[in-house]
Amino acid sequence: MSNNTNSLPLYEKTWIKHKFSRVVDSLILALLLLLLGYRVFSHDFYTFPCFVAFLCETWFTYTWLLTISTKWSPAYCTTYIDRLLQRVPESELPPVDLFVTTADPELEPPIITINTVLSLLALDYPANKLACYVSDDGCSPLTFYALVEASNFAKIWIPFCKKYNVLVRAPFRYFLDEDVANNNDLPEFKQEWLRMKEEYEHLCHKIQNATQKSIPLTGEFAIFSKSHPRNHPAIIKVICQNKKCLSDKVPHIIYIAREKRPNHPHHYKAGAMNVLTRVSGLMTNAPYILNVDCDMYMHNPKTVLHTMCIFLDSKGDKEVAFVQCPQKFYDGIKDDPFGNQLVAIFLYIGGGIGGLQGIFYVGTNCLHRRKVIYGLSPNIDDENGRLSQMERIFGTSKEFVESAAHALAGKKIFAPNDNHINSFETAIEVASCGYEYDTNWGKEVGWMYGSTSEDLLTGLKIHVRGWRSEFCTPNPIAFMGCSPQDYLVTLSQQKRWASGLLDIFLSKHCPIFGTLFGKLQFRECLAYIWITNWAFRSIPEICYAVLPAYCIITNSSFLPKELGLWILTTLLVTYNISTLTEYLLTGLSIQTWWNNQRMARITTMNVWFFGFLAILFKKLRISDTVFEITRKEKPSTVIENPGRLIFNESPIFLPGTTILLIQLTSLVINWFGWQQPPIKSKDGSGIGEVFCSAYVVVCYWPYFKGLFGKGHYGLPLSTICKATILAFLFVHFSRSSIRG
Ligand SMILES: O=c1ccn([C@@H]2O[C@H](COP(=O)(O)OP(=O)(O)O[C@H]3O[C@H](CO)[C@@H](O)[C@H](O)[C@H]3O)[C@@H](O)[C@H]2O)c(=O)[nH]1
Ligand SMILES: [Mn+2]
Repeated sequence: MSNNTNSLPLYEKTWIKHKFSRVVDSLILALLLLLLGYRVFSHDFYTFPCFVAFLCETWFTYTWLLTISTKWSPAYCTTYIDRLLQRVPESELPPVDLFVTTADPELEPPIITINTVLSLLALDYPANKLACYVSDDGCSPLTFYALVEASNFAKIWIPFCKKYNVLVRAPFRYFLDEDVANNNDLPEFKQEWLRMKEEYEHLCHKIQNATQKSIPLTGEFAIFSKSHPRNHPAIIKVICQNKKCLSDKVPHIIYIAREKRPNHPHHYKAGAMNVLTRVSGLMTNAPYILNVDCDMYMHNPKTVLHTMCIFLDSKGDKEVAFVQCPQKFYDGIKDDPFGNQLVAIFLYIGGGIGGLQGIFYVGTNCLHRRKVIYGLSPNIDDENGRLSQMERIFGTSKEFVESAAHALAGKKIFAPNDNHINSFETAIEVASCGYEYDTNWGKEVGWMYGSTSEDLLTGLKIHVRGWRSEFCTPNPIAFMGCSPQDYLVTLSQQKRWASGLLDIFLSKHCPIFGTLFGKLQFRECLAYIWITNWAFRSIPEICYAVLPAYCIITNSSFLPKELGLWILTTLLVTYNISTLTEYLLTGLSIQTWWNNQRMARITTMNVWFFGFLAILFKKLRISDTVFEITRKEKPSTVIENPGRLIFNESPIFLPGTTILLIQLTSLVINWFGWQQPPIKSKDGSGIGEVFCSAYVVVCYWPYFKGLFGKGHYGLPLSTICKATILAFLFVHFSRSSIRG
C-alpha cells in the first residue's frame, strides 16, 4: 500500500482542449486576414483613411495572433496534499521564508499589513519551518509598533485558527462574518470566538490610537527618532523568535527597514526584495521563499502545502523554478465598473500561459526556489566554477557568500539557531545601500532592476535560463487582495504596468532575444510579447477611434465596401459573442462584460498611451519612471458612489475627452449636413461611419457624464477647454487636408 502511494505523482497537470473557443478564435483570425486581403485588393486601398485603417487592422491581427497563441492550450494543476503528507514526514518539510513588503504607512495602513502577516503566520505548516520577514520602506515606527502588537496577538490567534480549523486567517476578514459564531455547535467555540474578536478589536484600537497620537520614540523606538524615511541607517529587529524551535508556536518575525540615503537609487520594490533575500539568507536561509504584497492575505491556509506538491514532485524538482498562485479581490465593486478585477484575464490568459513554459511571475503570491533567485540554471546542482567568483556576484559579506553557497548546493544544512537569527552586524551590512555596488544584484541575481514591472522581468530572466513555472490553483482560492477602490488609483497602477512592461520590451531583456540567445520557448516568447506590448496598443486604437469622425468631417470613408463590410461586421459580432461567452461561462454578468469591454478601450487609449509616453520620455532622457504606490483603502471606508469614474486635473484625461469631443462634433456635423461634397461621388461617409462614431461615444459614456458632472465626478474645466482646442484643431486640419 505505502509503496503504491509512493509511486503516485504529487501533482498532475491537465491540458484542456476548448474546442469551441479554438474554433471561434481561429474564425476571428481568418476573418481578420480576409479583411486585410480584401483591403489590399480593393480600389480605394490608397485613400488616406483606408490606408490608416489597414495599418491599424494589421496591428489588431498581430495582437490577435499573440492572443490566441497564448490562450490556445490552457493547463491546470491538481495537487495532492494527502500523498505529500504520507510521503514526507512533517519534520522533513522544507523551511519557507515569508516576505512581506510595505512602503508607506499612509497609503498602506499598518492594519492591512499586519493582517497579511497574521494570515501567513497562521499557515498550516510547522511553525518552526517558517520565518516572516517584513520590509518597511517607509521606515515607520507605526508599522513596527503594529507588528510588535500583532505578534502578541498571534500567540492566541494561531492556536485558535489551528484548533478550529479556521479558513480565513486574516482577522479583519474573518470577523466580518458574524454567522461563523452562531453556526458552530461547539459550546466553547462561541466563547473563544468572542474573546478573540475582543482581542482583535483591542489590537485595532491600540494601532488606531498610535496612529493619532504618534508613538513616543524611546526605548525600542529610539532608533526611529533619528530617521527620515529617505535618509536613515538600516534597522533590523527580531520581533519574535521561536527560540525552542517548536512546531506549534509563533514563527520568527523580523522587521527590516533597509538603509536609505539621498542620491542612492533604492530600486523600489525590487531593491526591498533583494535586501529581504540577503538578510533572510543570513538568518534562516530557507530553500523556498514566499512573497506577498502587504495588500494580500493568505485565504487558503494549505496553500504552501499545495505548492510543495509541485516543488517536491520528482518531475518538478529539477525544472520548476517558481509556483505562482492566483488571487481574487475582495470588496470588488458590483459588475467591475473599472475593469480592475481581472477575473477573466487570470483564467483564460493565466491558464493559457500555464500550458506553455509556465505562468508569468506577477510579483506577489508566489513561491520561489532560493537557488534560482541566486542565478542557478536548471539541471545544474553546484556550479563550482562560480564559487570562485562568488564575492563579485554576491558582495563582500563572507557570511552571506557562505550561506549562498549552501543554498546553491541545495544542502539541507540548517537548523536555524539563535546565532544565525542574532547575526545583526552582518545583517545590517547586507541591508546597507552601498552593499550592491559592483555586484550582480539586480542584474543576474535577485529581483531585477530597471523596470517598474520588476516582477515580470524577474520571471522572464528565469524562463530565459530554461526553467519552467507552474500555476497552482487550489480550492478555495489561495490569496485574496484589495483592488483599487477608485478610478484614479486604477489609473496610476495601469500606467505603471504598461510603462514598466514596454520598458522590458525595449531593453536588452526583450523576450525576442530570450528566444534567440536563451532558452525561452517560442510560444512563451509570444506570450511575453503579448503582455509587454500593451502600451503600443494605444496608438492604433486612438487612430482607429478617430477615423470615423475624420471620415464624417471630410465626407470620406474608411469602411470596406460590399463583401468587405460583411467581413468586418461578422468579425465584430463574432468577437463580441466569443468574449461574452467567456464571461458568462465564468459566471460573470453581462454588465461586467460590457464594463470590461468599455474600460479596456478607455484604458488602452488613455492610460496605456501615457505609459507609452513615459517610456518615450525615459528613452529621450527627459524623465525617469517611478514606482507610484497604490493607495489601499482602510477596511471600513465607504465611498458614496463607488462605480462612477472620478476625474482630476491630470493630463491623463485629455486624450479621452478630446476623442469624445471629436466624435460629438462629427455627429453634429453629420446631423446638420455640414459636410463637404465627397471627392468621388460614391465614396462619401455613410451610416457605417456614423454608427462607429456613435459606438465610440457609448464607450466613452463615463467621460460624457464627466462633462456635466459636479465635484470630482466632473471633468475639470481646464481639461474641457484644452480638449476643445485640440478637437477644434483636429476638425480644422481634417478639413484643410482634403482641400489641400
Ligand atoms: O518602493 C517601494 C514600492 C513598493 N513596494 C511594495 O510593493 C508592493 C506592490 O505595490 P502596490 O502599490 O500594491 O502595487 P500593485 O500595482 O498593486 O502591485 C502589482 O504590480 C507590481 C509591479 O508594478 C508588483 O510588484 C506587485 O507585486 C503587483 O501586485 C507593495 O507591497 C509595496 O509595499 C516597496 O516595498 N517599495
Ligand atoms: Mn497591490
